[in-house]
Amino acid sequence: MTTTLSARGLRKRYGTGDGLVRAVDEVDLDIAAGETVAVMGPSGCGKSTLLHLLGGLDRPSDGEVWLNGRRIDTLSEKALARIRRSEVGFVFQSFHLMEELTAVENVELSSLMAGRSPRAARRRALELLDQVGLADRARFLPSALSGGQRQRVAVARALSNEPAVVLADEPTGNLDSAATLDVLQLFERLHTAGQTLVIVTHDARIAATADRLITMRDGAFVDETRLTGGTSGRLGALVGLED
Ligand SMILES: Nc1ncnc2c1ncn2[C@@H]1O[C@H](COP(=O)(O)OP(=O)(O)OP(=O)(O)O)[C@@H](O)[C@H]1O
Repeated sequence: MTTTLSARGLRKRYGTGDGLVRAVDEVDLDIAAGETVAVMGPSGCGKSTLLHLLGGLDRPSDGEVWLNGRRIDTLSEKALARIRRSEVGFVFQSFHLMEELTAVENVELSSLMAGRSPRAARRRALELLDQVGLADRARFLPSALSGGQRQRVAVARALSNEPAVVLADEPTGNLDSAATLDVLQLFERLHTAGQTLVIVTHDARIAATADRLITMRDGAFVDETRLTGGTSGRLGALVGLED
């Protein structure tokens, strides 16, 4: 088994004294290549903070983060930015698309920044938009797309540099249930294709796509459950776990 992403003794603290918040508290984690891990837990338990630490968007107060065998939390800002661009794909609840750029321009941007030629970046972006079912919306601005379509553009963008891991922070949090199903199917397809995924979610249907469910409380892992039996069987096992 190849390990893609690891954390050792990971902690993130904010404030001091009475105002001290242990947002992530002594977390150890190993995510295998091709594994999908869902992280659930009540609001404020540290899910987003954990995701930011794992993706090098933020640095821990203590502990280590390893991506593809390389320790990343101690890298320079410049080296970390390169890792974020080329080895990690982020999907956020609020999409974070550039509103003045079309769908295809949003998807190709990180490929261009990673040094691909404009022609290769465009070809790859169009392929990815096709894969997420948006070939006919490539030249639309985000404002002309539905929430579900915007999130599919964001997923295509996250995949543009063939990242070692995709980190998704409540990817369906802003979507109605039809759009949630679209994104759910997209994550299932990514999972089947062997993409390593970490998904923070409040939605048991999304968590049911995972191989493993981690439950957090007060910055720590309080439960880890391996899910088996296909998405519908997993969903049965998860009923009642939504918070
Ligand atoms: N920049 C910050 N400064 C101070 N405290 C912070 C900061 N960022 C997060 N926190 C605190 O850390 C804790 C964990 O926050 P985090 O956003 O990771 O929780 P979460 O589980 O993702 O919540 P939600 O489900 O509501 O998004 C919270 O108590 C939050 O108030």
